[in-house]
Amino acid sequence: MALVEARQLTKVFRRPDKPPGLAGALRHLATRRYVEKVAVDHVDLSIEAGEAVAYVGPNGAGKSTTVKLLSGILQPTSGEVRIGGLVPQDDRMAVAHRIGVLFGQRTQLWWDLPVADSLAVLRDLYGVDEGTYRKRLKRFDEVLGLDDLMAVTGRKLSLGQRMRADLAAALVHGPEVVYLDEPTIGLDLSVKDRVREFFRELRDEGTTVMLTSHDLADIEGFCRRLVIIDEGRIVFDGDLEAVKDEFARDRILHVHTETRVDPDRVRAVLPGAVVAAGESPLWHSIRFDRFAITAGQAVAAVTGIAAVVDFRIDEPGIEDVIRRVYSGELRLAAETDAETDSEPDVEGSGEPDAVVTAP
Ligand SMILES: Nc1ncnc2c1ncn2[C@@H]1O[C@H](COP(=O)(O)OP(=O)(O)OP(=O)(O)O)[C@@H](O)[C@H]1O
Repeated sequence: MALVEARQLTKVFRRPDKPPGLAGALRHLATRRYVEKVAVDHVDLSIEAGEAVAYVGPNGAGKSTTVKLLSGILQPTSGEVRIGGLVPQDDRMAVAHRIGVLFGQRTQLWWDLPVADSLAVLRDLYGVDEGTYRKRLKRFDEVLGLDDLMAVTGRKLSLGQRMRADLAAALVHGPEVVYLDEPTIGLDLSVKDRVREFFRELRDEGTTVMLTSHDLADIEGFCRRLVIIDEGRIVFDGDLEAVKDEFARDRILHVHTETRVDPDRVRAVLPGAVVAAGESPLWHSIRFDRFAITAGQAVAAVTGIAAVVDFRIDEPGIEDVIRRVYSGELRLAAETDAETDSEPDVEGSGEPDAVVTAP
């Protein structure tokens, strides 16, 4: 069994449908109407020990709600979660020792206590021995510059300082599973780099990490697996590099030549490339499939036609793929099949095959 297991996990929020104003409030008292929001919709998710998983989706997709369900903060409407075989909603204390949660938008530090006291309370709550605690604090200080913050009360921390202290609070008990929900929001670039390095160390030590972020730089180079949620449903679950290879194949060479270049001559030597005018008559942009044409071949092709003054190459990014999934341009193969094919998939193993297709 995987370390983190969600089966058909569903959360429906119900909120009062109150017309505005006093009259509306009175009418609501009489009629009591509610609107329902399915925030997480029959999510199946298995995370093996030691995996680093990126969990991304547009605003309101259901990411934070999933994290709250997986950590036992919220009760599911239906479906279930197991962490190491335990149900977090039922075995709160046992599971709390095994997981760490960081919400970038919310603090778990005590507002009126200095950071040192907040961390000490957590140390005692989790029963961390003094030697281990000191070692962890030293490490947090090395990566997060924690010492400077220890005497500052929660309410006086800037956003970036608060995030660093909150990270320490989430990890003080050495959890084996860590959920990081927007962990670099509001951090300046140098702190972001340090925090990302820290995450890589955690992963390399075997900690299981689920990372939610709108900043895809948090994800690239850190998570091998990408899960995309949209409107509460998982629309993609697979290997991040494989997605890039499949759907972010193009590179663009922007090239500045000494004399004008006839685009047809470039097309003739680079079959399949798309040649367009650049920012000035002496600049061209050449889009090519990086698996069919190497960057060297593309540059050499232009050099054979005119002297090259300058060039740069734009690499494909996961941003572009994710943007296309969000916009509906790319969809899960399984979804497409379901719409066009009513036959059950008799051979299907039930495992997501990590395929996205253009509709
Ligand atoms: N306590 C709540 N009561 C009612 N609706 C809620 C509650 N919490 C979340 N929702 C709704 O559930 C949906 C999913 O919210 P959630 O916070 O999980 O999204 P998210 O993917 O984390 O979004 P973001 O990227 O903006 O943080 C949203 O429509 C949100 O308004």
